[in-house]
Amino acid sequence: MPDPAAPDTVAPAEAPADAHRGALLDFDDVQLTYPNGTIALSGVDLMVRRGEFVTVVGPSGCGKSTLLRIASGLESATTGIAEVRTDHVGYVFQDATLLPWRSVQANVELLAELRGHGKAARKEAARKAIELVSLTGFEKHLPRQLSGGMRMRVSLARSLTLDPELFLFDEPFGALDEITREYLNDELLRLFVERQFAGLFITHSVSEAVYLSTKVVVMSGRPGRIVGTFDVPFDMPRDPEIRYTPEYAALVGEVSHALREGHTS
Ligand SMILES: Nc1ncnc2c1ncn2[C@@H]1O[C@H](COP(=O)(O)OP(=O)(O)OP(=O)(O)O)[C@@H](O)[C@H]1O
Repeated sequence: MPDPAAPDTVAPAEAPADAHRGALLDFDDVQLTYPNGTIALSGVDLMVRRGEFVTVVGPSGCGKSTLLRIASGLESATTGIAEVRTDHVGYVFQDATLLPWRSVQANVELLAELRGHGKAARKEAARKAIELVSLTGFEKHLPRQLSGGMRMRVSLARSLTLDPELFLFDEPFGALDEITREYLNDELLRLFVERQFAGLFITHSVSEAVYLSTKVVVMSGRPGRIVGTFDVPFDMPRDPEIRYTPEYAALVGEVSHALREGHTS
């Protein structure tokens, strides 16, 4: 029987097991050394849950792509634990990597085709994905007949056919002009709000990071380690006008400051 006179015990805010609950990507003290001796990452702890959109910013060569390569299974951590708790992983890279001889429809069907999905099922999945990225009507076009932004939307649609629970983005909009990039940021946010996947996004743009994310992670120069984590308090779906508010500018300033500090430390 508890002693009513005893002081209340203070429960820890979050028990360790709970802290990791729902994480689709869970990195614990991850370090990666390439075979030539380059230490790309050091002591990285990172978690992404369903419904979280985490963006990583950091100086060139700090190991951001390496982080995604581990998440996608292309590399293994040298030490530490890198867990991905879903088989439904989508990737979008800076280059749309479309097959030039295939139509939009055939490019979007490619991943489902490689997975052995039946013709009717992949046609329907492609139709839905093409609609989601607003490319209905362009199904018969070849990649060379599309703009850079449209090609990137085809690449997004191709990943969407597998209904990813964890979505990895390696600077997908880095090569696009500002207006197209902002437009695609809004498209991506719309998808995120609708699908509630776990997102891990890499960019060099602090403003893009703050606009897209529920959390921004700042990495130091190589070997990359996490030097700052910022929760983004703005509501989803995000109002594009938010970019012009003092709160947004203040957060962009804080993240930029951490980036500069991490670069020089
Ligand atoms: N296969 C490899 N073998 C050896 N070193 C590599 C390999 N891939 C990357 N590196 C090195 O590891 C470090 C991290 O590379 P990574 O591509 O992850 O950085 P990044 O932050 O994505 O760079 P950027 O922002 O310029 O794209 C760099 O110094 C890079 O030269």
